[in-house]
Amino acid sequence: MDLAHLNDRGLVLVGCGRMGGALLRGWLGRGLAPGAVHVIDPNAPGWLAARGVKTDGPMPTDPAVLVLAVKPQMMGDVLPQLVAAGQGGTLILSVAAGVTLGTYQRAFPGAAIVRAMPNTPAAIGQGISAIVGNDRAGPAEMDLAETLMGAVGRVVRLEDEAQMDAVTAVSGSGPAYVFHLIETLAAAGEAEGLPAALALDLARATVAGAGALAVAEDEDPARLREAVTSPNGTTAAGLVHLMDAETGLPPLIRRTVAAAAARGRELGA
Ligand SMILES: NC(=O)C1=CN([C@@H]2O[C@H](COP(=O)(O)OP(=O)(O)OC[C@H]3O[C@@H](n4cnc5c(N)ncnc54)[C@H](O)[C@@H]3O)[C@@H](O)[C@H]2O)C=CC1
Ligand SMILES: O=C(O)[C@@H]1CCC=N1
Repeated sequence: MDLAHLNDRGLVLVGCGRMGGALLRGWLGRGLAPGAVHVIDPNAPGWLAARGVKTDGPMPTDPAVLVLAVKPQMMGDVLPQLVAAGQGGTLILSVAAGVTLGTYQRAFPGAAIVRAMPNTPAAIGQGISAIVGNDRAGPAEMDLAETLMGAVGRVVRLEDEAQMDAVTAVSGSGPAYVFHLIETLAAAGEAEGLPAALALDLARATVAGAGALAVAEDEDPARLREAVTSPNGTTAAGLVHLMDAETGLPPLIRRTVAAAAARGRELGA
């Protein structure tokens, strides 16, 4: 959906790093005028000014949306400086891990607030974001948040904010786990005698192809795994190790996701 309807009141983006930048590129591609965007970031990237995005001058006091995309640890410093922009009918939209709706409500009493958890495939329009709002975020505000996050990929809505730390641990952090799978698969190929560049090429293309197949087939991934696995063949020999209930991927991923979710809860405390 087009975002040109935001151009009158405009959008303020606080933090234009990897995630804020990916979102902004998506929004500009959906009709948000560069001149309607005000970015607050001490390290604002050079492309903003080149595109006509405002990076200095007075901040709009009544923007349509105030987007928070700084690190969670920065939020305590940043929020008090933004209170003036979060009055009236401004939608507060945060992508920060951990920081709760309650924290934002204390900074912006009475405001509609939506937490979103995107992931870095947003940079190529293939992210997935989960969103959850406070009780002031009605259907119009949730739809606007969904439209904004939908500019960089799919959007799912959560029933309960308590799910957000698990979402963060699965899909927010998840791309890092997948990139590490590529790294380790390539390293294992090298250990079996392949040249490094070939091993990396094979690992990267395999993860990309398998991911695309998992989406295209829309089938239980266990069936897709079984389709690779010939009885007494090579895959079966490998999966004995990968699927070991004590030493394989299941307990490792369980620990990984649990630790990430626990860190999300710590950041929000
Ligand atoms: N990178 C990721 O995979 C994901 C990140 N997030 C969330 O997005 C938020 C931003 O993360 P990244 O973009 O990865 O970090 P980043 O470090 O790339 O970007 C943060 C930006 O904030 C700016 N900044 C620092 N202090 C500031 C201040 N006082 N006022 C305004 N801007 C300030 C920095 O200059 C930087 O450009 C975090 O809260 C993170 O939890 C959410 C989902 C995924
Ligand atoms: O590592 C982090 O805290 C952020 C949130 C999800 C992905 N990156």
